Amino acid sequence: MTSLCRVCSAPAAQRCAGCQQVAYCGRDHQRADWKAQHRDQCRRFKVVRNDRLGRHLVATRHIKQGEIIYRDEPYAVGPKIANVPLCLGCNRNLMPLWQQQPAGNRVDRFYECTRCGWPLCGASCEESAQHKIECSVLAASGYRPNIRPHPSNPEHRESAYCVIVPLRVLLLERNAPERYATVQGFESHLAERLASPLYGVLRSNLVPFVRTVLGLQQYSEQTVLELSAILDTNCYEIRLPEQHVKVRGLYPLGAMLSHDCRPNTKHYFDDRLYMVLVATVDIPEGAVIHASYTQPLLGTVQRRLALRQAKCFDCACERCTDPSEYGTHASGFRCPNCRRAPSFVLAAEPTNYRTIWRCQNRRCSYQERPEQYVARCERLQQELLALDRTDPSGYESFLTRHEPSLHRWNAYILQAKYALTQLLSSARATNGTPKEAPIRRTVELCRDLLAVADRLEPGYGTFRTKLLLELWAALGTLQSLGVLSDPERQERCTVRTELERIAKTDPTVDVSSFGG
Ligand SMILES: C[S@@+](CC[C@H](N)C(=O)[O-])C[C@H]1O[C@@H](n2cnc3c(N)ncnc32)[C@H](O)[C@@H]1O
Repeated sequence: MTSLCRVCSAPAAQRCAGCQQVAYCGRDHQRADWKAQHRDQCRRFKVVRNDRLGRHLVATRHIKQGEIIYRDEPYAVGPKIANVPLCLGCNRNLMPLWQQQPAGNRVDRFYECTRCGWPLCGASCEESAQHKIECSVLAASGYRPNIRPHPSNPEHRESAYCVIVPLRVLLLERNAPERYATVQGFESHLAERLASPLYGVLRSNLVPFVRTVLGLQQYSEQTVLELSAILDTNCYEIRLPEQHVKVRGLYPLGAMLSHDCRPNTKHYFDDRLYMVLVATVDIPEGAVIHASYTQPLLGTVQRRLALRQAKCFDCACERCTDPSEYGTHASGFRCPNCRRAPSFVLAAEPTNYRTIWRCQNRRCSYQERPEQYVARCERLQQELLALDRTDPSGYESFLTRHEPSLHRWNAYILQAKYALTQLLSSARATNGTPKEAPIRRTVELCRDLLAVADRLEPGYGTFRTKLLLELWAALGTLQSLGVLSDPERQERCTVRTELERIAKTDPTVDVSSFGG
């Protein structure tokens, strides 16, 4: 079929080289359209649909590692279903701000909006665009939330916040009807979610809150619950620890992004809370562009259960279908019968929750039933959770106890190793003159974990970047102690070069400390 020029509808022989999605009769019309609109619309991807993923993004041209794929403006940002007290104007958690006040000046309430009474961080946030829209509805309801500081429990969550993001989306119907209509088309998995206890609670709390307390009778119970389910299926967590922000956001392109346990993108949130999607590896034309909705350091059973529970699907990606998970054996353990020639026990059918776990040595008959495997995982999980999170020695003894019977890259071993790098790094920051041995241990752990990250989240992935930063800092400390060897100096240069490359399109990587 002949393409038509997007500007004058004449036959068009020339396509936009960026997205290959629009055609022009010549350079003049292409230039004019670029200035008028295409600059903002030119995309490296398109939204398509298939039976396995539903709607998802596919690259319409080769996308280079580190390239920004899109910046997505949020449709709504705000608290989770239950949230610690936060400012409805700027999204910042209020407890840290409250604690920053001198003890004698602290009152037992947060600043409250003079119109609606909901807590804010100060008078200026009453005028924030985000809060102004909802404020009149909240004020007119006459409902005043009783949200106070909990000094003895700063993590105390308030369930009154469950109404805020749904309200912000419902108000789009008045203020941005095309956005509201788009949200109505998002995946919800409502039927499945309705069977969960959470939706029972939302039916008896959120629905009357919206319809009766806020007086928004035009929205039926079904509409409110569907909206909640849309939010649960599509929202991203926005974490900006330095600004004390931990909220959720609904993004129109984010809502089209599929999951893969070995993602080819990462995202961060800019200062306007736009979601910026970055390619962590080269993505060839025609390939699916995906993110990870879960954690890399979980075994297949735990990742798949988390995805089923939170996002209502059974992942069948390459990592999930590969019993060895790209050779990491993250879900496996050593066969107790094969002591002389070690062999691993892996899932016979990794995407079947009821799979048998079998020794890979054909001459060995060892196997475990799914419930035995789950019990084994639960014991390890409980043991990890019980460790003192300030004491590296507990994690070291966990590793000594379990590494021989698991695998050095088993998920629980990896979690302990990563926790250990974090502990050793904070100890380095607080304990005066650093000692060489724990720093060398950090370097060793980072190298080991980086080899895992190369397989599970390769390229410029978030986990790998954190490890590179950790390794860079640890090697820097060895340098300041005067004990850095020549190969380590070379390694530090390589790490620095890679981090500088990553930082070009990822402002969350702080290269300001890269002087030395
Ligand atoms: C953020 S939405 C993505 C867009 C969605 N596919 C749609 O058509 O609206 C998340 C939902 O997409 C589906 N999905 C995403 N990744 C998937 C995957 N790897 N396998 C199966 N379903 C997936 C699931 O239904 C999930 O709850």
